[in-house]
Amino acid sequence: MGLVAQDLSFRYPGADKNVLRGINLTIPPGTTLAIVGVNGGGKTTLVKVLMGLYDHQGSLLLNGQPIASYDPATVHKRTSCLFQDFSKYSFTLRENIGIGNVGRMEDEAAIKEAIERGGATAVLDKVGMEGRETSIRPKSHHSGVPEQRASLSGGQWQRVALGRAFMRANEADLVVFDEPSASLDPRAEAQLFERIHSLSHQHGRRSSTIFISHRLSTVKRADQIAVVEDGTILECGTHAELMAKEGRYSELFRLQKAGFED
Ligand SMILES: Nc1ncnc2c1ncn2[C@@H]1O[C@H](COP(=O)(O)OP(=O)(O)OP(=O)(O)O)[C@@H](O)[C@H]1O
Repeated sequence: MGLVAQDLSFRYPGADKNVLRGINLTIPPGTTLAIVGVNGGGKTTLVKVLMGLYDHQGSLLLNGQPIASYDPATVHKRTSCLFQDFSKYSFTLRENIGIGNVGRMEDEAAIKEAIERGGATAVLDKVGMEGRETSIRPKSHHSGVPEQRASLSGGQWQRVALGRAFMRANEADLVVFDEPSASLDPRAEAQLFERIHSLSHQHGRRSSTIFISHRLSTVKRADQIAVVEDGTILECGTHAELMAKEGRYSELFRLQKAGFED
């Protein structure tokens, strides 16, 4: 899916100023865009606007057509996303993954593939496809024992949520990940970004991928990197272009790198 935003702005209902201002962005089909920047700069809001989840001012074209001309259900069907505040459903593992593409809930092979791509194979081994350890256990009628949170760790839940996003990623034209590796260990993070990059670069695929990350080592390979600050795009380009520019991105990149070298 190709996206073109021109002079896009957005204000949350009841807010006294715009959260996004003068956003200009072109995301050609089959490319990856990484969004980086300080907390509260507007990254999550921007991807939600680009996905058509919020009404906006300015122009937003999907495949050359104004987003408003599409049936919202069609846009929803053609996108797959994982946000920071993903849900931990009180379902089995099969359902937690399959809900990403309800039409394929019974497709064992598709669910297993999504589990693998989300890096949740160890979760499958632990709880099984029908395992309810992923769920919030109901209150015991007899003992009155309070509800118990399941035995999965934060990183394991994140892998389940990633699997859910991958359930539809093959069919989606736009895939969005908002800080997808926040709870992952370094090896899982590297594997995930390998998969994210290959989503848009598979032979013949025209899907676009947008991801938000605070770890700049994970964004180096993106086709474009946008630095979002105070509701605007401060800089946009490839890693090499932004490093050569010696602006905010290169400053942040060097800061993170120095942190590892100390
Ligand atoms: N639902 C909302 N209603 C009102 N204001 C909001 C809402 N969600 C976010 N904001 C405000 O919009 C601004 C941008 O938030 P956003 O979550 O887009 O930033 P971000 O760059 O993704 O931050 P982070 O890196 O911390 O995830 C912040 O000032 C935030 O307080």
